Amino acid sequence: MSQRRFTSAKIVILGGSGVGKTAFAVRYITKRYIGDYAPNTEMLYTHRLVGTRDEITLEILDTAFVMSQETLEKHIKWADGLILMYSVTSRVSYQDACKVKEILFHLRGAEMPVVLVSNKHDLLTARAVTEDECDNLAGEMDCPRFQISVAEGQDGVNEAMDELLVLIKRQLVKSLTTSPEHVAGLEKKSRLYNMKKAFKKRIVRSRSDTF
Ligand SMILES: Nc1nc2c(ncn2[C@@H]2O[C@H](COP(=O)(O)OP(=O)(O)OP(=O)(O)O)[C@@H](O)[C@H]2O)c(=O)[nH]1
Repeated sequence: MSQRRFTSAKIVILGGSGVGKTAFAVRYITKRYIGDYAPNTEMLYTHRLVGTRDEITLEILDTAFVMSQETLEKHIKWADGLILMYSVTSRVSYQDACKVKEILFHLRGAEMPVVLVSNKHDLLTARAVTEDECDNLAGEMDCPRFQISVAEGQDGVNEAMDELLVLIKRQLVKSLTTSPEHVAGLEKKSRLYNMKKAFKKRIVRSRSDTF
């Protein structure tokens, strides 16, 4: 995200097999839930968010579950932010999310904007992952977590994406304010300020010398 204003963001949706990655992306973009999606396919969507003042172009990559380690790492490096998803009905998918967390830390450290999404909460009778486990994983990644049902509603999907966009924007501001150009600019400004101050002092002193 090499930009000075928040005008675009690259988002990757990662998670185990059948957790609802495609359903999530399609629901967010079209506000619809179809229920039947082509399994294990990778798809890049472009979506424009038009606000009252700004327009943000989102590139949303819905990943396939089966991919090489190399591809996974490429996706993580490409992303400005990640939706890490598992299904509350699948223990394996929770373990997959834990594995992705390790790779994520290794490649991008703790700075990467991430939200953890636990999906399929309409199927709680078949629950295989506890709420504590969800909290633990989110705590380890120091990221917000959402327990949603893509099938049942739009709100959880929107809230997770909105939160991710807030984190991405925060990261952009942080990287701009700590960039070498910004720091050099601040130093230049403060040098100028000190010079001005010294100059003013000298004028005042020379005036008081006269009278
Ligand atoms: N009950 C329920 N089913 C869901 C929910 N979200 C997705 N599904 C279903 O789960 C199945 C898999 O959904 P997908 O969106 O294809 O999952 P995916 O993670 O993209 O799958 P792969 O890319 O093949 O790994 C589909 O039959 C969806 O209809 C949900 O919130 N509740």
